[in-house]
Amino acid sequence: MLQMIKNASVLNKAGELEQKNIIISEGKILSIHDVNAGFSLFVEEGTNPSDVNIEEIDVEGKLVVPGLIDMHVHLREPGFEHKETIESGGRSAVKGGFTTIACMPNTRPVTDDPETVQLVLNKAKEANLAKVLPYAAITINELGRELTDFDALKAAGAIGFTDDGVGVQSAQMMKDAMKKAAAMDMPVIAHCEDNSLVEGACVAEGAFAEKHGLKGIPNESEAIHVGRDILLAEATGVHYHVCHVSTEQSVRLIREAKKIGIKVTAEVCPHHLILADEDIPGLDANWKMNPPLRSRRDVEACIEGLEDGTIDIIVTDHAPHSEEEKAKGMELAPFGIVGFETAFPLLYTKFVATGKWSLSFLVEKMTTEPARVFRLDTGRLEEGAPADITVIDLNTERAVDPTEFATKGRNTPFTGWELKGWPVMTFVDGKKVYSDSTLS
Ligand SMILES: NC(=O)N[C@@H](CC(=O)O)C(=O)O
Ligand SMILES: [Zn+2]
Ligand SMILES: [Zn+2]
Repeated sequence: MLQMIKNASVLNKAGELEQKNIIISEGKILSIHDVNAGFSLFVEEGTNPSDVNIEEIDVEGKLVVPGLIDMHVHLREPGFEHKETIESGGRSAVKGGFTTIACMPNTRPVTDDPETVQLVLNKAKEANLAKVLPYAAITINELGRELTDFDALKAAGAIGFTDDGVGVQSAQMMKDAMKKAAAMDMPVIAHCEDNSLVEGACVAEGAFAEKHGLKGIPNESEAIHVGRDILLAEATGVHYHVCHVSTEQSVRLIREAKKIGIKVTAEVCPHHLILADEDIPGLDANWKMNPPLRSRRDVEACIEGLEDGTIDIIVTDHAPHSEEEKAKGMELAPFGIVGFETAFPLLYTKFVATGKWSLSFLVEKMTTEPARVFRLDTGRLEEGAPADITVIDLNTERAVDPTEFATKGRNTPFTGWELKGWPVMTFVDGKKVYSDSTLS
């Protein structure tokens, strides 16, 4: 049985929209052709086109892009199923247009042994929604004391090593990890944070912290690790990837490192491209995440870094927490906000609809670029590629309503924001895993 996504608006190499029909067969893109080209392009000679069993899905007027890729997410399973499960996280991902997601190991138990990697993969297979790529921890229990068994973790299916949630405090530990990862051709992904500079702080240093008498997280707490790790990456030759860049100083260090050929890549989250600490309305923990919202100047530096290629990709850092946990207030609530279901509409509305970015720039940062950085066989709308495809309505404006989220998390600062660019249909390996119920 074939499927045809009909009248798709797809971006061509020049970044212009063209109308195409996309034929899917056995989970792969069989052909992408002009809407007027007919079936003869792919039907075997002698076959009557009307005999071909084909399901037609008309997406006239909708944008069709490669399935979005999110290389930094928290699915919370095992251990924190009250916040999210691989199933609920998967539903949220595909509703947000994501077909591949890479999940962080700060679960309970920590994903620091092959069994837990396997468990994550099994649960993902059962859920059968987005493709789930597990990261494994750098250190046992993410405690920073002892390296995990990299070989066994890689063999079990881990795609990289990270202690996300905390920074690796010891430079020697990080160097050992990088040496080992480099020898195995695996990336090290770093949450950059020097604990000695942040103890007890919950928001960024600056006007908001002062106004509310809160201890502030300084920019150097992130950038010190970025600088240290760049030097260690230079020494070891590892592919070093910086998590959720949020400061002007980090952007500067990464830019310089790239210039001299050090193998560093970086990611940024939508909230760090859109919100500054001055936007935080009050002591509401839905605005609390790590790294914190920084100054407007940092936001501008992150945007510039993304625009000039210093920052390679956009990730959500989807970090669901329960309402009870978030109700504890700014100082006591856990760090993190959900991200899957608002990421594309936020970025489309704020940067593309305003004319600051081209549509293809945004799409590349969420598809081809993550595929390039992490060497994935997806993120492209091409004949022969996996049929991971996202259909997006660029016109309908709708307010963010957390009660409608598929994620268990309601922790977002974007409630009520009027946005355009909502994903309406998502395919993973040719299987329709999400369809907007209001779609006509
Ligand atoms: N980003 C966050 O604020 N929180 C993440 C941890 C992390 O990404 O460092 C979490 O696991 O909740
Ligand atoms: Zn982190
Ligand atoms: Zn994270």
